[in-house]
Amino acid sequence: MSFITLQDVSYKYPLAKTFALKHVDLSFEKGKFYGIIGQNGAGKTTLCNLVRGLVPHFYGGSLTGKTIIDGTDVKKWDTDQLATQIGYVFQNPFTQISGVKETVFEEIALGLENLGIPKDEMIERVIRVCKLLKIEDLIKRDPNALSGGQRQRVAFAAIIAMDSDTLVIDEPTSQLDPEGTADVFAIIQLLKEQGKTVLLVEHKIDLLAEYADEIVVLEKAQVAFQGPAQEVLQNPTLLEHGAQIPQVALLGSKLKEKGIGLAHIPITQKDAIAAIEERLGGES
Ligand SMILES: Nc1ncnc2c1ncn2[C@@H]1O[C@H](COP(=O)(O)OP(=O)(O)OP(=O)(O)O)[C@@H](O)[C@H]1O
Repeated sequence: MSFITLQDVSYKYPLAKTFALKHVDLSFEKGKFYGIIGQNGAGKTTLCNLVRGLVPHFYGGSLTGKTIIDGTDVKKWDTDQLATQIGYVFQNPFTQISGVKETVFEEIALGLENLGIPKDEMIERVIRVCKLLKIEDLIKRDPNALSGGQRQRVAFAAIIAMDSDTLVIDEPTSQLDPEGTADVFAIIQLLKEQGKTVLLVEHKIDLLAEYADEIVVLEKAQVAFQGPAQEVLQNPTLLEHGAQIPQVALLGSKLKEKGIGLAHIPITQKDAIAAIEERLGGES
């Protein structure tokens, strides 16, 4: 059943001449992992802002159409209340860190304090997420003196500690090295296994292909493609719409063009190896 539904949604930021979202119809189901992709300025962050209630409550602007979150129109949601339902990891961790707390522990506990979580439970939750995100060694550090990658992990920890059912995550790996990126995807997979709904904006298409159930492609404020990851990410015409496809899918469609196609176009490395082995096995 759809948890978040957008029906003919159009949105313009205040004073903007062009739409940031235009006639968007989308539906997000509980427990699924959605990858949101598209070229710069396509509207991905705006979509996240809408689902988190920052559009229209914080940004203002003109919003038309219907955005229903858990049965209630976004215009009627109180943003604090929505924040407990939907956790938001921002694109820029410098925006997310409050700047008012002196230790990482306090920074992660801040949201829990606001929720009125009892102290013992709060301490237990903070320690648990610090272990999960491998930031125990940062717990006493000043969050304002951390590197971009460290701040990103702290921002992530603060949101996971809130234990919301839905997480909206905007390019969480942009400040991270490959090891940190792999850690973040492992955490997102864990959240998915816990039944959380995840909306992830991410440019690292090969990783999205491995983890996402569904893909939404935005182009110039509109939805260009949407559907199961396997279906959407094997489509080479995505490239003409400013989105990427996985390297192995590109290889698969080139082989198909040359008449030496695989049984299906793979989107992950594992899938590609299996399809190539099957093809070679069939020839011998
Ligand atoms: N606060 C704002 N005020 C006015 N216009 C904005 C604001 N934020 C974004 N926009 C405009 O809205 C459109 C969509 O921007 P958005 O940030 O949602 O795109 P995006 O797909 O997330 O891009 P990127 O990949 O670069 O982060 C762009 O034309 C952008 O210039």
